[in-house]
Amino acid sequence: MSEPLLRVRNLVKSFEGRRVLDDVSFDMMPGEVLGLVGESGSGKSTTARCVARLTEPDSGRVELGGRDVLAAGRGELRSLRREMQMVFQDPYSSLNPRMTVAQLLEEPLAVHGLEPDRRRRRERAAALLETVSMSAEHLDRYPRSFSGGQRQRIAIARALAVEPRLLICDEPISSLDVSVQAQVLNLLRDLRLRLNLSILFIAHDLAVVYYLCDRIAVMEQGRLAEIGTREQVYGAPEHPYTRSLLAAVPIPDPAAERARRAAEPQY
Ligand SMILES: Nc1ncnc2c1ncn2[C@@H]1O[C@H](COP(=O)(O)OP(=O)(O)OP(=O)(O)O)[C@@H](O)[C@H]1O
Repeated sequence: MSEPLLRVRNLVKSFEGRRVLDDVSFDMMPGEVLGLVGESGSGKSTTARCVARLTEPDSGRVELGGRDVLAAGRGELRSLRREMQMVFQDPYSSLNPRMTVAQLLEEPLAVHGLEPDRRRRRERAAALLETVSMSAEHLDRYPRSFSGGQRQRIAIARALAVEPRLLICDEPISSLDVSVQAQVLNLLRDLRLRLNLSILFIAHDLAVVYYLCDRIAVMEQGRLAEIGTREQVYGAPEHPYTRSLLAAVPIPDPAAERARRAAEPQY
């Protein structure tokens, strides 16, 4: 049995005296996709931001590949950030509008010293675009000329530039048109298999999480109410809160839907 890639222990965070994370612990294995679901304000984004240390938790521990993220100094944190990249909800604000696609994709390679040669950097940028099913012809265009779905592909390509082991996706399809949500979701599913990526995937939409994730963690008011395989959580949710969340969504798998209905309390 291999070691977890990510180990999160007892995360606590308060804002203005109000506790928004209360003893959050979970592991992620290499190549695993973990869905983090829960109502708005339950602490999903704060959990993700603490893992990436974009927000400092009050206490707790985060280890990536056995390295202590919260104790890391500048240099160490930079190297850890190379291994975990974030993709945010809004591809309209996450890409610098003054940079071309080539610049957006080459910058992380330069910052992390991965490709000193300019020409080779451009070749890698072109290859990254192809990885997200976009043509290298787009390299010299600016973000404004792309649709939301294309922008999110560019943001994903940028995150992949440094060859991370963990991708933290905070509602990456929520701001997109329904018609392109499935394309971006399929892309993530495809990338995870091709690159053996671990993905921490935050979403409201439980059907989406069911489609993409191996395991599911359910947050309620800053705590992890439940965590298990998607079959466990959808088929036989243990926690009343999970049952109430699931009651509201159709599940695109008849067997899981039957199991869920059978597990519902009878009145
Ligand atoms: N920087 C901050 N300052 C003050 N309060 C904050 C800050 N960031 C988050 N919060 C509060 O912490 C709580 C948890 O927020 P968080 O964004 O983690 O929830 P979420 O589950 O991701 O919600 P959503 O699905 O709406 O994004 C919320 O009540 C939010 O208002």
